[in-house]
Amino acid sequence: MALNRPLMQKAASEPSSPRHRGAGAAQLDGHSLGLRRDSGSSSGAGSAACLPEEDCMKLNPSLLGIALRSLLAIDLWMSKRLGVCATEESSWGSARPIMKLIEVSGHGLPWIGGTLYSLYKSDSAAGQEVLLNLLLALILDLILVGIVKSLVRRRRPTHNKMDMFATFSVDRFSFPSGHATRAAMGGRFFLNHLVLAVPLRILVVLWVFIVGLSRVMLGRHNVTDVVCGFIMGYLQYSLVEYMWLSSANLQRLLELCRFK
Ligand SMILES: CC(C)=CCC/C(C)=C/COP(=O)(O)O
Repeated sequence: MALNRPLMQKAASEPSSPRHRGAGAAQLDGHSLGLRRDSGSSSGAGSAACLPEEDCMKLNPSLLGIALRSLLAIDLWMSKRLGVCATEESSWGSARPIMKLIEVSGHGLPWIGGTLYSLYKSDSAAGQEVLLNLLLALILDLILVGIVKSLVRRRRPTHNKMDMFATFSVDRFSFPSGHATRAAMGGRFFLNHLVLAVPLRILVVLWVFIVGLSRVMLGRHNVTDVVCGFIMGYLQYSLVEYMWLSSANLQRLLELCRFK
């Protein structure tokens, strides 16, 4: 809101011109109704009277805009307060090694490495089918997160110490959290494809949430990066289920690869 003040003063300093007064009123109505700024202005005077688009937008923030700005402010405030392990000097700095261990548990390398190793060791067709689909899911996750990060380009919190191991260049951006997408997708994958006793199922769900929380506590992410990461990972699993490759199809795919 503070940013808008000079613009408001600018508008207030030009009230003598009916051109500007008229345009301002038209903008208020047009913007709040979601209309284009020049819609309905058949005369040249109408369009010439408009303030530059950016000025108009800032003068008349929509309700949605205000709500988003407030959410963002709450997000930044909460993330800063929860970033208690961001450095060794932070209030919970001594818990940083544990948080970093949790970080490793959700990193792409151990997940992909572990899946490849299990695939190599597996001797049942059913096991190989599940593991190959998990591998494809993990690759899909890296691609989708990379695309969204490079589109949104949200910077990591200022209190983050960038000491993560094995990152891609897009990982300088924070939205969404790749650990959160992987944890949510991997968690759903395990719950659906492994026969686990109830305590272990609870442990999987707990691990997903702890990975997400650790991202904020380490100062790597804002809360919204993690929440949206969870949602994205959850949906990614549905996509994986939808595109599930049966062992017969995988066999055909492997044969195709062999012919090439
Ligand atoms: C090198 C490989 C295979 C994966 C990179 C995994 C990684 C470092 C993701 C970033 O996660 P956040 O977005 O949660 O910080």
